[in-house]
Amino acid sequence: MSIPSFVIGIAGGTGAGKTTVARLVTENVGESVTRIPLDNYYEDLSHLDIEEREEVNYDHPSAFEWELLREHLRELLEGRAVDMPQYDFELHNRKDETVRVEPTDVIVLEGILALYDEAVNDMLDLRLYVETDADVRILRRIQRDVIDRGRDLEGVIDQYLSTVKPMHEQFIEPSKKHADLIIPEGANSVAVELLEEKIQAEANGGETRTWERLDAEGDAKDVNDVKGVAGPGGLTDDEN
Ligand SMILES: Nc1ncnc2c1ncn2[C@@H]1O[C@H](COP(=O)(O)OP(=O)(O)O)[C@@H](O)[C@H]1O
Ligand SMILES: O=c1ccn([C@@H]2O[C@H](COP(=O)(O)O)[C@@H](O)[C@H]2O)c(=O)[nH]1
Repeated sequence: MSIPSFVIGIAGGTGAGKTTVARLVTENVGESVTRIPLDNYYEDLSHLDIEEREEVNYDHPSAFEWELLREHLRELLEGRAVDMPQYDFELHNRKDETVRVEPTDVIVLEGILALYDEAVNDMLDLRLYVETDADVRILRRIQRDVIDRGRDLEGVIDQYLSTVKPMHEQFIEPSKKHADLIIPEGANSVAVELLEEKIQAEANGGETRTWERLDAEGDAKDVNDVKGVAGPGGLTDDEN
């Protein structure tokens, strides 16, 4: 068991390539990385029947149980294991079982609103936003939802126009302003290689450097010492 030293958030629209990036940057790191899909923190909707659950807006921040996510991140950061909920996309609900997650050197939180919540953002050492054109994303989503998530084409299109697209514009896209780095086109090989190197270094004990995150005025915010990566304008290295 270890105290996590580097927490990464990967946000972006549906189909942008978040899961792919999270998988690629961590697949060679072995057991020192824990991946936390934000989808596992959708609210428990067991009190609704399936028809009612089909009508829920799953792209609005209120669909997520933020307090549980914050608590789990805090627990992991303090070196304690958590029981992470699991999600069933076909039933639109939490599964009965949970998965025991042990704290590891590196934690990767990945999901449409991974950069939305202020308290969560404060726990992230590196914030990434995966940016892919909307037409590419909807094509990927149609393919995935029909093949893997048991949906029909008409349902996917209706949901996209009624909630997915407007919520993307209202909440997900604006969360990009919290990102340290923006990754174009999902599994962008240059970005993936750079991130993989960084994560491997962190997982292997990494060189400790102290970074300060700047606030909007350019003043250093009061943050804990973290092991960091330089992003555009967002971080300063006070060793320099
Ligand atoms: N750069 C890329 N080029 C081609 N296909 C990609 C790329 N990045 C992701 N994909 C594919 O797009 C689909 C959606 O990617 P995924 O990572 O699941 O997106 P998200 O987690 O953001 O919803 C997957 O089938 C994945 O293989
Ligand atoms: O029950 C559910 C829960 C979520 N969704 C959709 O999933 C995506 C988020 O997952 P990505 O892997 O990032 O695409 C979100 O846009 C929700 O609309 C769902 O359809 N049903």
